Amino acid sequence: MNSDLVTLARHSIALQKENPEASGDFTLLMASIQLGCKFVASNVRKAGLANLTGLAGCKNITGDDQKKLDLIADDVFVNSLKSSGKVSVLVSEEREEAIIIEGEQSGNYAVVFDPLDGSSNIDCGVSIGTIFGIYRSDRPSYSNKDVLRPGREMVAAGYALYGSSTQLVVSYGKGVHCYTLDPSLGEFILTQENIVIPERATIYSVNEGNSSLWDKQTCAFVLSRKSPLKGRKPYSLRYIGSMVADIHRTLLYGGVFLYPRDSKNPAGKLRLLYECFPMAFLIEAAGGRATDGKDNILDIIPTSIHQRSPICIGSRLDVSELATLYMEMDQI
Ligand SMILES: O=P(O)(O)OC[C@H]1O[C@](O)(COP(=O)(O)O)[C@@H](O)[C@@H]1O
Ligand SMILES: [Mg+2]
Ligand SMILES: [Mg+2]
Repeated sequence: MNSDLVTLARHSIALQKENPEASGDFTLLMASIQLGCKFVASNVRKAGLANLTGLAGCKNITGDDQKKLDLIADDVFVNSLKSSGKVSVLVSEEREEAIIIEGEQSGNYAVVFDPLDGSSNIDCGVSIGTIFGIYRSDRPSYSNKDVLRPGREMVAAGYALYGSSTQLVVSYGKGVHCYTLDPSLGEFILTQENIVIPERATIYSVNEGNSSLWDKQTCAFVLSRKSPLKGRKPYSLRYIGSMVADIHRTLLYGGVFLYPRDSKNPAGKLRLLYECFPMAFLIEAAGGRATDGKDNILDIIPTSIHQRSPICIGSRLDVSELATLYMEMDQI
């Protein structure tokens, strides 16, 4: 056994020592996120046994069929975050309106989250996850405005991956760290510190079944990965269909993940606040890049909490090549 076990709590406290204003509130907030992830991980593990697979029989605000586990995960995170006493605004993929917490239970943070990402993979046991982003919100009156801010203003972001092990990947602004749940201890233990994404890698990840609906820039980009200029290796296609799992692979192995706009989804499919922003925050902190084709994802100012955005995210050089195509081909 590793004799120097560093838990997530110990690690985040050590990193905050550099910040003289740290009060311990953030550590308590992270404890409530960890608790939510452990609870959801345990439900995911027994989903087939405890009749937790399948549809709940309703749709969420963006029109997706809600699964039983979507609703359980949403409930778990809302309760855990509320009872931390550190949050004033909560935005969940599964709720039409933001939850505003005032009075004694309220705190100085706003949290946006996708309680269960990759729901279409639940019933076949493929990796799924949770995504979250955290803003500070020290205003006297709390409202949606606390989260309608660029992703760059987040103070931390991360995701949990419920795969062959449960991993929590977090950035507190500088660096990206991975913690793995030790089921015997019930603790997230630091397993990778300061992850750096390769600046290029020969993997592309996209739902290519939509290619007949793509714009010319995306078509040209994907073709250039599959049939590169002489002397360069063709890229491999990897697509799981759970953003968390596809981004986790991209973070560790490099390459590029795209969910472009298409003629069916002109604004893209993935949600800006609780899917694109947290992932862009992490990938940038690891040295990568994220764009909607025109702007850096983290610079977009959202106007509504469930807003969608196209996204191309991953290795810096690969993403830059798509951004260049958008610039050049828009002028043709
Ligand atoms: O099935 P598609 O259209 O390829 O979409 C896959 C994408 O949709 C999502 O499943 C959407 O997330 P939710 O399950 O949270 O709605 C992403 O995780 C994934 O990247
Ligand atoms: Mg999702
Ligand atoms: Mg979801």
